[in-house]
Order: sequence, then structure tokens, then C-alpha cells
Amino acid sequence: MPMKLPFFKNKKTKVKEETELDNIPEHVAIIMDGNGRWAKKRGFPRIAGHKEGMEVVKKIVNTAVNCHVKVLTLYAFSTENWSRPKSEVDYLLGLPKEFLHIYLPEMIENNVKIDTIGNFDVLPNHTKKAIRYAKEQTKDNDGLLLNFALNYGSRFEIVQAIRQIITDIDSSKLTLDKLDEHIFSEYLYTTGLSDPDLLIRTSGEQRLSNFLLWQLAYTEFWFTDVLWPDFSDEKFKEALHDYQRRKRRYGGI
Ligand SMILES: Cc1cc(N2CCCCCC2)n2ncc(-c3ccc(F)cc3)c2n1
Repeated sequence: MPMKLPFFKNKKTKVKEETELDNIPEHVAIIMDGNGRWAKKRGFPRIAGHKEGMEVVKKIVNTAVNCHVKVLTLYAFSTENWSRPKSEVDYLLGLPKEFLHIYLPEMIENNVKIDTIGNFDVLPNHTKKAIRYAKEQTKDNDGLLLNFALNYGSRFEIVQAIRQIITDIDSSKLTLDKLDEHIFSEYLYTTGLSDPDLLIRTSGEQRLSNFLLWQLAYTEFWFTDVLWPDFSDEKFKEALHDYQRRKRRYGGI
């Protein structure tokens, strides 16, 4: 008597339809590079590139909202940027106030929550005042988290984390045996945030420039020659679609 094999009900297995929203990267990080080059190509002063770049920030934020991205981290000012001419540093650190003066109402309307990572305290008072107000005005929003990396440097962030861990171990707030990757990540500016799923860098450069060195360990990188002021919602969606293609498993594991 042949062994009776189990049989499956002749039910039509539901094929999961891939949708536009499948495999959307939850956290997208962007190195917004190429602003100076954009201005130079046009015979404009460098600050014209930064100004145009600020307008693109607003466009890409709206696109990220519409594409259901959950966190958007933008590298706006690095610790290395302090070495630029004072006039350019002053202009750059005036952009947060200018951006928020124009676009904060629209950010609130779109349920965007604004936050920052980086060494905030040493920024100019006018910059801090504008950003503190925006953080307060958006603190209860639960839509896109718009996270500006301001006066951010990853190596500084990692050294600060190590210093604090040593302090906490010395004061018995932490014991060495409890220290692992998860506990370490809680000492970084990005504590509580998931690591970026997708990193976009514009202007053709293919390096990290001291950005999120710990957090990008498993992140997909997408590079484009397009200069940030020329970046568009079409290019942003191209990056998202490329990410979706990489993550598609066609029913496999
Ligand atoms: C320093 C800096 C530079 C800056 N650029 C424009 C984008 C291209 C890259 C550099 C220049 N942008 N663009 C938006 C902000 C900003 C920051 C915080 C905030 F709460 C609201 C807006 C910004 N901040």
C-alpha cells in the first residue's frame, strides 16, 4: 500500500502583487553635493549654488513625503565646512533660518517633524533659535522625520560616544559586559533612528565624507553625476526604484 502523501487543498495561492509602495526605503540619507560647482559653471558666486540647493531641499522633502519615506537625513553642514571662507560659512548657517521662514508652514501642513544631528550647541544663536522653534512647532508630527545633519562629523560622533561610554562605565552607569553594538549605537546622535536603507550622493563623488560611518554599514549606495541644485523628484524616484529593484526577491528568500 503506497504511503498516502499529504495533499494541499486546491486553493489558489494568492500571489503577492508588487506595488509601487513595496520595498520603499524607510530611511533615506542624502549627501547634497555639487552646489559650488553648479554656481561656478554658471559664473555665479558659490552662495548662489547653496541658495538653489536650499530650494531643491524643499522639493525633495515633498517628494519624500509623497513616496512614504519615513526618515530623510540631509547632510547640510559638516564639521569640515568651518574651514571654508567666513563669508560662505556665515551664508550657509543663515540658510536654516531662511528655509524655515519660508517653508515651515508647509512642513507643518505636511505633518513633517524636524530634527537635527550634530554638535548643535556651537552653532550661531540665530541658527539655533530658528531650528529650536521649528523643532517645537513640529514635535508632535508623526509624518516624515526630516533630519538635518548640522555641524556633523561621524568620527567626532564616534569619539564622543566612546568618551561618554568610558564616563558611564567609570560611574557604574554602564558595565563593560553590557556594551554591545546596540548599546553603542544609543550613544550616537542617531539614537532611536533605524540605520539608513539608502544613501544618495550627488555630483559624481563616490565617498562618504565623514558621514554616518557607523550607521551606513549595511546601507545601499546610489550615486549620480547630477549636481544637487539640478537634482529633481524624478532623480529621487529613480533612486527609490533602483533600491526597490535591488530588494525585490521575486518570491525567493
Ligand atoms: C547649513 C545648511 C545648508 C543648506 N544648504 C542647502 C542644501 C545644499 C547643501 C548645503 C547648503 N541647507 N538647506 C536647508 C537647510 C536647513 C537646515 C536646518 C533646518 F532646520 C532647515 C533647513 C540647510 N542648512
